[in-house]
Amino acid sequence: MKPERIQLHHIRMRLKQPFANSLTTVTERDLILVELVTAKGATGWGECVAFDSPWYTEETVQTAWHMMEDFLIPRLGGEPLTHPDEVAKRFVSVRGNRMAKAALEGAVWDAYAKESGLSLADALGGERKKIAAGVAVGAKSSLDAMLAEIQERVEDGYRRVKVKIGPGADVAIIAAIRERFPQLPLLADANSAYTLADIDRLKALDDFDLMMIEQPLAADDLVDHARLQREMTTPICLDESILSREDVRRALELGSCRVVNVKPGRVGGLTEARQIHHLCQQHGIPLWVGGMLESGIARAHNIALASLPHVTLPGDISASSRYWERDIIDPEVSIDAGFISVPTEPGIGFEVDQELIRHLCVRTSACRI
Ligand SMILES: O=C(O)CCC(=O)c1ccccc1C(=O)O
Ligand SMILES: [Mg+2]
Repeated sequence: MKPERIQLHHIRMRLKQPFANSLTTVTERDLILVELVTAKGATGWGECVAFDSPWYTEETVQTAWHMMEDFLIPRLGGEPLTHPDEVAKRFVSVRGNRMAKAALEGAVWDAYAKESGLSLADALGGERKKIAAGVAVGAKSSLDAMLAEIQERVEDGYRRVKVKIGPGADVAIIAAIRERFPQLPLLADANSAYTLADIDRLKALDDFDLMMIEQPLAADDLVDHARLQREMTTPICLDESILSREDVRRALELGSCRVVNVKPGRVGGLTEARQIHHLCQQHGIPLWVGGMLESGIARAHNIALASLPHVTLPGDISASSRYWERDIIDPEVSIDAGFISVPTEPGIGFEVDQELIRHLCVRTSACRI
Protein backbone atom coordinates (compact mmCIF):
# COMPACT_ATOMS: atom_id res chain seq x y z
CA MET A 1 0.00 0.00 0.00
CA LYS A 2 1.49 3.29 -1.10
CA PRO A 3 0.15 6.55 0.36
CA GLU A 4 0.34 9.11 -2.44
CA ARG A 5 -1.53 12.14 -1.20
CA ILE A 6 -2.67 13.22 2.25
CA GLN A 7 -5.06 16.07 2.89
CA LEU A 8 -5.71 17.44 6.37
CA HIS A 9 -9.04 19.11 7.16
CA HIS A 10 -9.38 21.08 10.38
CA ILE A 11 -13.11 21.13 11.10
CA ARG A 12 -15.18 22.63 13.90
CA MET A 13 -18.41 20.96 15.04
CA ARG A 14 -20.79 22.28 17.68
CA LEU A 15 -21.89 19.72 20.26
CA LYS A 16 -25.66 19.52 20.73
CA GLN A 17 -25.01 20.27 24.40
CA PRO A 18 -21.77 21.27 26.17
CA PHE A 19 -19.82 18.39 27.76
CA ALA A 20 -18.30 19.26 31.15
CA ASN A 21 -15.88 17.46 33.44
CA SER A 22 -13.65 18.40 36.36
CA LEU A 23 -11.21 20.27 34.08
CA THR A 24 -13.10 21.89 31.24
CA THR A 25 -16.31 22.30 29.28
CA VAL A 26 -16.27 21.36 25.60
CA THR A 27 -18.80 23.29 23.50
CA GLU A 28 -17.19 23.42 20.06
CA ARG A 29 -15.23 20.36 18.98
CA ASP A 30 -12.24 21.07 16.74
CA LEU A 31 -10.92 17.97 14.96
CA ILE A 32 -8.43 17.19 12.21
CA LEU A 33 -9.58 14.75 9.55
CA VAL A 34 -6.97 12.87 7.52
CA GLU A 35 -7.87 11.96 3.94
CA LEU A 36 -5.24 9.61 2.52
CA VAL A 37 -5.26 8.50 -1.12
CA THR A 38 -3.17 5.50 -2.16
CA ALA A 39 -1.39 4.84 -5.45
CA LYS A 40 -4.18 2.36 -6.27
CA GLY A 41 -6.79 5.08 -5.70
CA ALA A 42 -8.22 3.89 -2.35
CA THR A 43 -9.16 6.63 0.14
CA GLY A 44 -8.57 6.07 3.86
CA TRP A 45 -9.96 8.34 6.58
CA GLY A 46 -8.45 9.09 9.98
CA GLU A 47 -9.35 11.56 12.72
CA CYS A 48 -7.14 13.34 15.22
CA VAL A 49 -8.96 13.50 18.56
CA ALA A 50 -6.73 16.12 20.22
CA PHE A 51 -8.70 19.02 21.69
CA ASP A 52 -8.15 22.71 20.99
CA SER A 53 -6.61 23.05 24.45
CA PRO A 54 -4.29 20.61 26.29
CA TRP A 55 -6.58 19.68 29.20
CA TYR A 56 -6.78 15.94 28.49
CA THR A 57 -3.25 15.34 27.18
CA GLU A 58 -0.46 17.71 26.14
CA GLU A 59 -1.51 17.58 22.50
CA THR A 60 -3.71 20.17 20.84
CA VAL A 61 -5.14 20.59 17.35
CA GLN A 62 -2.28 22.98 16.56
CA THR A 63 0.53 20.74 17.82
CA ALA A 64 -0.97 17.75 16.02
CA TRP A 65 -1.22 19.68 12.76
CA HIS A 66 2.43 20.71 13.08
CA MET A 67 3.56 17.16 13.94
CA MET A 68 1.66 15.62 11.07
CA GLU A 69 2.76 18.15 8.45
CA ASP A 70 6.38 18.56 9.47
CA PHE A 71 7.39 15.19 10.92
CA LEU A 72 4.89 12.37 10.45
CA ILE A 73 3.50 12.67 6.91
CA PRO A 74 7.01 12.80 5.39
CA ARG A 75 7.75 9.46 7.12
CA LEU A 76 4.93 7.77 5.19
CA GLY A 77 6.72 8.39 1.88
CA GLY A 78 9.36 6.16 0.28
CA GLU A 79 8.90 2.39 0.28
CA PRO A 80 5.28 1.19 0.14
CA LEU A 81 3.78 -0.14 3.37
CA THR A 82 2.91 -3.83 3.41
CA HIS A 83 0.80 -3.57 6.57
CA PRO A 84 -0.49 -0.77 8.88
CA ASP A 85 1.63 -2.28 11.68
CA GLU A 86 4.63 -0.69 9.95
CA VAL A 87 3.38 2.85 10.51
CA ALA A 88 4.39 2.83 14.20
CA LYS A 89 7.91 1.77 13.16
CA ARG A 90 8.15 4.69 10.73
CA PHE A 91 7.20 7.00 13.61
CA VAL A 92 9.65 5.71 16.29
CA SER A 93 11.97 8.67 15.96
CA VAL A 94 9.13 11.03 16.91
CA ARG A 95 8.42 10.89 20.64
CA GLY A 96 4.91 11.15 22.05
CA ASN A 97 2.32 12.98 19.96
CA ARG A 98 0.18 9.86 19.94
CA MET A 99 -3.04 11.47 18.75
CA ALA A 100 -1.28 12.90 15.69
CA LYS A 101 0.25 9.47 14.99
CA ALA A 102 -3.05 7.67 15.55
CA ALA A 103 -4.87 9.93 13.07
CA LEU A 104 -2.47 9.02 10.26
CA GLU A 105 -2.30 5.38 11.23
CA GLY A 106 -6.10 5.24 11.28
CA ALA A 107 -6.24 6.54 7.70
CA VAL A 108 -3.66 3.90 6.70
CA TRP A 109 -5.75 1.16 8.38
CA ASP A 110 -8.89 2.28 6.52
CA ALA A 111 -7.06 2.47 3.16
CA TYR A 112 -5.39 -0.90 3.79
CA ALA A 113 -8.71 -2.54 4.64
CA LYS A 114 -10.33 -1.02 1.51
CA GLU A 115 -7.47 -2.22 -0.73
CA SER A 116 -7.78 -5.68 0.84
CA GLY A 117 -11.59 -5.79 0.45
CA LEU A 118 -12.00 -6.21 4.22
CA SER A 119 -14.08 -4.34 6.73
CA LEU A 120 -11.89 -2.50 9.23
CA ALA A 121 -13.29 -4.80 11.94
CA ASP A 122 -12.21 -7.88 9.98
CA ALA A 123 -8.80 -6.37 9.25
CA LEU A 124 -8.31 -5.88 13.00
CA GLY A 125 -9.53 -9.38 13.92
CA GLY A 126 -12.97 -8.34 15.13
CA GLU A 127 -15.57 -11.02 15.76
CA ARG A 128 -18.67 -9.27 17.05
CA LYS A 129 -21.47 -8.29 14.67
CA LYS A 130 -22.81 -5.71 17.11
CA ILE A 131 -21.36 -3.95 20.12
CA ALA A 132 -23.01 -2.87 23.36
CA ALA A 133 -23.42 0.92 23.51
CA GLY A 134 -22.65 2.92 26.64
CA VAL A 135 -22.93 6.63 27.25
CA ALA A 136 -21.07 9.29 29.22
CA VAL A 137 -23.06 12.04 30.91
CA GLY A 138 -21.11 15.25 31.52
CA ALA A 139 -21.01 17.17 34.79
CA LYS A 140 -24.21 19.16 35.36
CA SER A 141 -25.05 22.33 37.24
CA SER A 142 -27.69 20.53 39.29
CA LEU A 143 -28.48 17.03 40.48
CA ASP A 144 -31.92 17.23 38.86
CA ALA A 145 -30.33 17.96 35.49
CA MET A 146 -28.02 14.98 35.96
CA LEU A 147 -30.88 12.63 36.90
CA ALA A 148 -32.97 13.90 33.99
CA GLU A 149 -30.20 13.23 31.48
CA ILE A 150 -29.54 9.77 32.88
CA GLN A 151 -33.26 8.99 32.59
CA GLU A 152 -33.21 10.11 28.96
CA ARG A 153 -30.14 7.94 28.18
CA VAL A 154 -31.68 4.90 29.85
CA GLU A 155 -34.79 5.44 27.71
CA ASP A 156 -32.53 5.69 24.64
CA GLY A 157 -31.43 2.14 25.48
CA TYR A 158 -27.83 2.62 26.62
CA ARG A 159 -26.47 -0.43 28.40
CA ARG A 160 -24.47 1.45 30.99
CA VAL A 161 -24.01 5.04 32.07
CA LYS A 162 -20.86 6.85 33.08
CA VAL A 163 -20.94 10.09 35.05
CA LYS A 164 -18.24 12.62 35.76
CA ILE A 165 -17.25 13.25 39.36
CA GLY A 166 -14.81 15.47 41.21
CA PRO A 167 -14.15 16.60 44.79
CA GLY A 168 -17.35 18.11 46.14
CA ALA A 169 -19.46 16.55 43.40
CA ASP A 170 -19.17 12.87 44.13
CA VAL A 171 -20.63 10.83 47.02
CA ALA A 172 -23.95 12.67 47.27
CA ILE A 173 -24.45 12.61 43.50
CA ILE A 174 -23.64 8.93 43.19
CA ALA A 175 -25.88 8.13 46.16
CA ALA A 176 -28.78 9.99 44.53
CA ILE A 177 -28.25 8.29 41.17
CA ARG A 178 -28.13 4.89 42.86
CA GLU A 179 -31.29 5.56 44.77
CA ARG A 180 -33.17 6.50 41.61
CA PHE A 181 -31.59 3.79 39.40
CA PRO A 182 -30.82 0.85 41.72
CA GLN A 183 -29.99 -1.64 38.93
CA LEU A 184 -28.25 0.64 36.42
CA PRO A 185 -24.75 -0.46 35.38
CA LEU A 186 -22.98 2.73 36.49
CA LEU A 187 -19.43 4.05 36.68
CA ALA A 188 -17.78 7.32 37.67
CA ASP A 189 -14.92 9.08 35.84
CA ALA A 190 -12.82 11.59 37.80
CA ASN A 191 -10.34 12.65 35.09
CA SER A 192 -7.55 12.75 37.73
CA ALA A 193 -9.39 15.12 40.06
CA TYR A 194 -8.24 13.42 43.31
CA THR A 195 -5.08 12.62 45.26
CA LEU A 196 -4.47 10.05 47.99
CA ALA A 197 -5.37 12.79 50.49
CA ASP A 198 -8.97 12.15 49.35
CA ILE A 199 -8.83 8.44 50.06
CA ASP A 200 -11.75 8.46 52.51
CA ARG A 201 -14.08 10.15 50.00
CA LEU A 202 -13.03 7.67 47.36
CA LYS A 203 -13.52 4.70 49.68
CA ALA A 204 -17.02 5.98 50.47
CA LEU A 205 -17.89 5.24 46.82
CA ASP A 206 -17.49 1.53 47.57
CA ASP A 207 -21.04 1.56 48.97
CA PHE A 208 -22.75 2.16 45.62
CA ASP A 209 -22.01 -0.93 43.56
CA LEU A 210 -20.19 0.99 40.83
CA MET A 211 -18.83 -1.10 37.94
CA MET A 212 -15.59 0.83 38.39
CA ILE A 213 -14.09 4.23 39.10
CA GLU A 214 -12.16 5.67 36.16
CA GLN A 215 -8.90 7.56 36.58
CA PRO A 216 -9.28 8.91 40.11
CA LEU A 217 -5.64 9.99 40.51
CA ALA A 218 -2.94 11.72 38.46
CA ALA A 219 -2.48 10.99 34.78
CA ASP A 220 1.21 10.20 35.27
CA ASP A 221 0.70 7.94 38.28
CA LEU A 222 0.60 4.15 38.67
CA VAL A 223 1.96 3.78 42.21
CA ASP A 224 -0.72 5.71 44.09
CA HIS A 225 -3.44 4.02 42.03
CA ALA A 226 -2.02 0.66 43.20
CA ARG A 227 -2.23 1.82 46.79
CA LEU A 228 -5.80 3.07 46.30
CA GLN A 229 -6.82 -0.16 44.55
CA ARG A 230 -5.56 -2.16 47.55
CA GLU A 231 -7.84 -0.12 49.80
CA MET A 232 -10.95 0.02 47.61
CA THR A 233 -13.26 -2.80 46.60
CA THR A 234 -14.54 -0.91 43.53
CA PRO A 235 -12.34 -1.77 40.55
CA ILE A 236 -10.16 1.07 39.30
CA CYS A 237 -10.10 1.63 35.54
CA LEU A 238 -7.23 3.60 34.03
CA ASP A 239 -7.71 6.04 31.15
CA GLU A 240 -5.17 8.91 31.08
CA SER A 241 -2.43 6.79 32.77
CA ILE A 242 -2.32 4.26 29.92
CA LEU A 243 -0.42 5.47 26.87
CA SER A 244 0.89 2.14 25.61
CA ARG A 245 0.86 -1.63 26.00
CA GLU A 246 3.90 -1.25 28.23
CA ASP A 247 1.91 1.01 30.56
CA VAL A 248 -0.75 -1.70 30.83
CA ARG A 249 1.93 -4.28 31.64
CA ARG A 250 3.31 -2.02 34.38
CA ALA A 251 -0.14 -1.23 35.77
CA LEU A 252 -1.02 -4.92 35.98
CA GLU A 253 2.29 -5.76 37.61
CA LEU A 254 1.78 -3.05 40.22
CA GLY A 255 -1.94 -3.72 40.70
CA SER A 256 -2.86 -0.15 39.68
CA CYS A 257 -6.13 -1.13 38.02
CA ARG A 258 -8.51 -4.03 37.40
CA VAL A 259 -10.07 -2.62 34.20
CA VAL A 260 -8.59 -0.84 31.17
CA ASN A 261 -10.10 1.89 28.99
CA VAL A 262 -8.45 1.92 25.57
CA LYS A 263 -8.67 4.84 23.15
CA PRO A 264 -6.76 4.57 19.87
CA GLY A 265 -5.85 8.27 19.95
CA ARG A 266 -4.41 8.14 23.47
CA VAL A 267 -2.20 5.11 22.76
CA GLY A 268 -0.91 6.12 19.30
CA GLY A 269 -3.24 4.14 17.07
CA LEU A 270 -5.24 1.01 16.39
CA THR A 271 -2.14 -1.19 16.21
CA GLU A 272 -1.13 -0.34 19.80
CA ALA A 273 -4.78 -0.52 20.89
CA ARG A 274 -4.97 -4.04 19.47
CA GLN A 275 -1.79 -4.99 21.36
CA ILE A 276 -3.43 -3.72 24.56
CA HIS A 277 -6.48 -5.82 23.73
CA HIS A 278 -4.32 -8.94 23.40
CA LEU A 279 -2.47 -8.24 26.66
CA CYS A 280 -5.72 -7.72 28.59
CA GLN A 281 -7.07 -10.91 27.03
CA GLN A 282 -4.00 -12.87 28.22
CA HIS A 283 -4.43 -11.52 31.74
CA GLY A 284 -8.23 -11.74 31.90
CA ILE A 285 -8.50 -7.99 32.49
CA PRO A 286 -11.82 -6.46 31.33
CA LEU A 287 -11.39 -3.89 28.55
CA TRP A 288 -13.62 -1.28 26.95
CA VAL A 289 -13.25 1.35 24.25
CA GLY A 290 -13.37 4.93 25.52
CA GLY A 291 -14.53 8.01 23.66
CA MET A 292 -13.20 11.47 22.83
CA LEU A 293 -16.37 13.23 21.64
CA GLU A 294 -15.42 12.07 18.17
CA SER A 295 -17.02 12.67 14.82
CA GLY A 296 -18.27 9.67 12.90
CA ILE A 297 -14.87 8.85 11.44
CA ALA A 298 -13.07 8.09 14.71
CA ARG A 299 -16.32 6.60 16.02
CA ALA A 300 -16.22 4.13 13.10
CA HIS A 301 -12.65 3.20 14.06
CA ASN A 302 -13.76 2.70 17.68
CA ILE A 303 -16.67 0.49 16.62
CA ALA A 304 -14.28 -1.72 14.63
CA LEU A 305 -11.93 -1.94 17.64
CA ALA A 306 -14.82 -2.76 19.97
CA SER A 307 -15.71 -5.76 17.77
CA LEU A 308 -12.59 -7.56 19.03
CA PRO A 309 -13.44 -10.56 21.22
CA HIS A 310 -11.97 -9.37 24.51
CA VAL A 311 -13.70 -5.98 24.56
CA THR A 312 -15.94 -7.34 27.29
CA LEU A 313 -17.69 -4.20 28.55
CA PRO A 314 -19.84 -1.52 26.90
CA GLY A 315 -17.73 1.57 26.24
CA ASP A 316 -18.23 5.27 25.56
CA ILE A 317 -19.42 4.57 22.04
CA SER A 318 -22.79 6.23 21.59
CA ALA A 319 -25.01 7.18 18.66
CA SER A 320 -24.05 10.13 16.43
CA SER A 321 -27.21 11.89 17.60
CA ARG A 322 -25.97 11.88 21.20
CA TYR A 323 -23.32 14.40 20.13
CA TRP A 324 -24.26 16.05 16.82
CA GLU A 325 -27.20 17.57 15.01
CA ARG A 326 -25.63 16.11 11.90
CA ASP A 327 -22.62 13.77 11.78
CA ILE A 328 -20.11 13.72 8.90
CA ILE A 329 -20.74 10.08 7.99
CA ASP A 330 -23.54 8.37 6.14
CA PRO A 331 -25.34 6.50 7.58
CA GLU A 332 -24.92 7.99 11.04
CA VAL A 333 -24.08 5.69 13.95
CA SER A 334 -27.36 4.61 15.53
CA ILE A 335 -28.30 2.36 18.40
CA ASP A 336 -30.88 -0.35 18.27
CA ALA A 337 -32.01 -1.87 21.59
CA GLY A 338 -28.71 -0.77 23.13
CA PHE A 339 -26.44 -2.13 20.40
CA ILE A 340 -24.52 -0.63 17.47
CA SER A 341 -24.03 -2.85 14.45
CA VAL A 342 -20.52 -3.33 13.13
CA PRO A 343 -20.35 -2.44 9.41
CA THR A 344 -19.36 -5.20 6.99
CA GLU A 345 -18.47 -3.03 3.96
CA PRO A 346 -14.75 -2.51 3.16
CA GLY A 347 -12.84 -0.13 5.43
CA ILE A 348 -14.67 1.97 8.02
CA GLY A 349 -17.94 1.05 6.33
CA PHE A 350 -19.44 4.55 6.29
CA GLU A 351 -19.44 7.17 3.52
CA VAL A 352 -17.83 10.47 4.46
CA ASP A 353 -19.94 13.56 3.77
CA GLN A 354 -17.38 15.68 1.91
CA GLU A 355 -19.79 18.55 1.38
CA LEU A 356 -20.46 18.84 5.10
CA ILE A 357 -16.72 18.71 5.77
CA ARG A 358 -16.20 21.64 3.40
CA HIS A 359 -18.90 23.49 5.24
CA LEU A 360 -17.32 22.82 8.68
CA CYS A 361 -13.77 23.43 7.49
CA VAL A 362 -11.56 25.92 9.33
CA ARG A 363 -8.38 25.17 7.39
CA THR A 364 -7.14 22.58 4.92
CA SER A 365 -3.79 21.53 3.51
CA ALA A 366 -2.72 19.01 0.90
CA CYS A 367 0.60 17.23 0.73
CA ARG A 368 1.86 14.96 -2.00
CA ILE A 369 4.21 12.43 -0.45
O1 LIG B 1 -18.68 10.02 24.96
C1 LIG B 1 -17.47 10.19 24.81
O2 LIG B 1 -16.98 10.41 23.68
C2 LIG B 1 -16.53 10.13 25.97
C3 LIG B 1 -16.78 11.08 27.06
C4 LIG B 1 -15.61 11.21 28.03
O3 LIG B 1 -15.75 10.77 29.14
C5 LIG B 1 -14.41 11.92 27.62
C6 LIG B 1 -14.55 12.87 26.61
C7 LIG B 1 -13.48 13.60 26.19
C8 LIG B 1 -12.24 13.38 26.75
C9 LIG B 1 -12.07 12.45 27.76
C10 LIG B 1 -13.15 11.69 28.19
C11 LIG B 1 -12.86 10.66 29.23
O4 LIG B 1 -13.17 9.48 29.09
O5 LIG B 1 -12.20 10.98 30.20
MG1 LIG C 1 -11.94 9.07 31.16
